[in-house]
Amino acid sequence: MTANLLNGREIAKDYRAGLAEEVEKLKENGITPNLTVIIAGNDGASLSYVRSKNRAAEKIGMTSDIVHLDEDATEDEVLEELDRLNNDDNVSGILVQVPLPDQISEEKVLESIAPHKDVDGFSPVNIGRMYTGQRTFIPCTPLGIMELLKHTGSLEGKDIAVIGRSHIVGQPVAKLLTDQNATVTLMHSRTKNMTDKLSGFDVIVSAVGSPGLIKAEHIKDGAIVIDVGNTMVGDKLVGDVDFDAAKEKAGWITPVPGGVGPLTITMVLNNTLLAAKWHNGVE
Ligand SMILES: Nc1nc2c(c(=O)[nH]1)N[C@@H](CN(C=O)c1ccc(C(=O)N[C@@H](CCC(=O)O)C(=O)O)cc1)CN2
Repeated sequence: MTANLLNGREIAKDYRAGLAEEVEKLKENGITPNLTVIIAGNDGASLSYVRSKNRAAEKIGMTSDIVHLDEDATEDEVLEELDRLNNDDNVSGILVQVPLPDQISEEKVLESIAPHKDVDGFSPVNIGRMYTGQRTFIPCTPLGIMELLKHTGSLEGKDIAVIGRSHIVGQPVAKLLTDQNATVTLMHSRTKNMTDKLSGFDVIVSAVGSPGLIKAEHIKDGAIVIDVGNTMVGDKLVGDVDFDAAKEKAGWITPVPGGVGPLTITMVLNNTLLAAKWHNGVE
């Protein structure tokens, strides 16, 4: 069996076309969504993600700005920028690219983003809103994974292994999958005999960053495999899954690159559009 490919680039392209139409309608009513991204430092991968978000926003008709601070920027500088952006009515959505340099507390920064502009959904207020089922911004990678999974059919009753317990991916995606009536097992670095257990699951979502972690023998015939890993090995970007072998066993599989990543950026745009609508009482 060769798996069906969940082509993130294609799915993202269709989704962004829908967003572009909605942006157009908002602009006809005098509302232009703006995404502003703060980045501190010069990490190559982070800069590239930030530029991708900026370009993607402009491509669908939004405006977008990057606030680029030095590697040795202080926490106060970041907080001052956030205060300015929180109070700027032209800014719909703000996100702070993580990781931040060591001298800056991520916790302090994330709790200083105005919740109604926090399009990453990382602030404690929005995390709380998500867990209590209130209207909020859902973190972009989990939301992107859910969009990909829509293409595979219903998740009701499925047994799902989520590997990785980060606040950005593992924990929120476990919550969203549970909301779809799946039975979710959250695995992590202290899970005993983890890969041996995986063959019992209908869906595997791996967000570890450990190339080659998941091999074909760990995958149940026909299972859905979502690879959130993004690790550079030499000059190649690879996921957690041994893709070439796994695709002969799985029913559906995401590639890396071109799987979850493009959906993450798409969901930043989705959330920025929502922010612009909500600020203007459109929905
Ligand atoms: N504030 C945030 N910081 C970070 C987030 C986030 O959601 N918000 N997530 C990651 C990085 N990230 C977005 O910021 C991100 C990672 C990867 C991709 C992506 O499209 N990857 C491509 C490959 C890109 C390449 O070729 O280099 C793919 O998988 O196809 C997008 C966004 C941590 N920080």
